Amino acid sequence: MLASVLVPQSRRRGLMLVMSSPSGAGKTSLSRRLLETEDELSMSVSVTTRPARPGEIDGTHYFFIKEEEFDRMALAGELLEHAHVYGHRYGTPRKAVEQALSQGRDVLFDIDWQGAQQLREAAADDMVGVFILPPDRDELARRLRTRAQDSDAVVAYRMTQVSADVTHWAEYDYVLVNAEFEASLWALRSVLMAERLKRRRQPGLTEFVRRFREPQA
Ligand SMILES: Nc1nc2c(ncn2[C@@H]2O[C@H](COP(=O)(O)OP(=O)(O)O)[C@@H](O)[C@H]2O)c(=O)[nH]1
Ligand SMILES: Nc1ncnc2c1ncn2[C@@H]1O[C@H](COP(=O)(O)OP(=O)(O)O)[C@@H](O)[C@H]1O
Repeated sequence: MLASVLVPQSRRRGLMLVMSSPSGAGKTSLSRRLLETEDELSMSVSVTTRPARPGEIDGTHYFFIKEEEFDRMALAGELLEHAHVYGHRYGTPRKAVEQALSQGRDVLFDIDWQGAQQLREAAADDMVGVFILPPDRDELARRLRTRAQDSDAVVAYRMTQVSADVTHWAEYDYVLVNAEFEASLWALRSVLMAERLKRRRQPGLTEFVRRFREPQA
């Protein structure tokens, strides 16, 4: 379906769709649903030193690694960005992302504002940032509690970080309030489509419009 609205081209470079939010605003749920319908979009799977939550699969949701392995990867330049978030370390493996982008696939990131800043510094042209806000503080606390995957202490700690987290909204290209899940999903799909249609992301345009020249007598 995507191919029918983009000009035919062999050199499309993928974009990096980066989502950040306070913990519990809905990034994980939104990315899972987005990936179900976007077949030219892959998720960047991060490495983390945080323990796996119930139901999280190593290699699918995160690569769960030890501190020493994290240090090794960071030192060896194997991470595109990395940061301390809520007491643990998180990072984006470089290779998978670079491979996808060069094959013309878009990559979705669920990373915090520190990671988004680093990606912006490294590859501003390829990055599209979306900041997701919860409707209000109480609803955020409710979501964190009903997700029921973190201890009360972890939920309480994450709630202390909300006011600092939200100050970063202005560093993103788009900001949306995730009140109605389906509406947010629709908004994200629209952002992705609009960004794909950008002139500079369609390098085949010059060649394509040449086809419309008057035929030579
Ligand atoms: N900088 C950076 N942040 C990450 C990465 N992976 C996850 N995060 C962020 O770390 C924070 C905590 O993630 P997680 O423990 O899965 O909790 P959740 O986002 O509330 O489900 C979130 O803000 C994520 O966006 C990464 O590779 N790099
Ligand atoms: N629009 C929404 N309305 C109500 N609940 C939501 C909405 N979006 C997400 N949730 C719920 O909120 C909780 C936290 O969402 P999650 O995707 O894990 O957030 P994040 O990845 O940003 O920490 C989950 O239980 C999820 O089902």
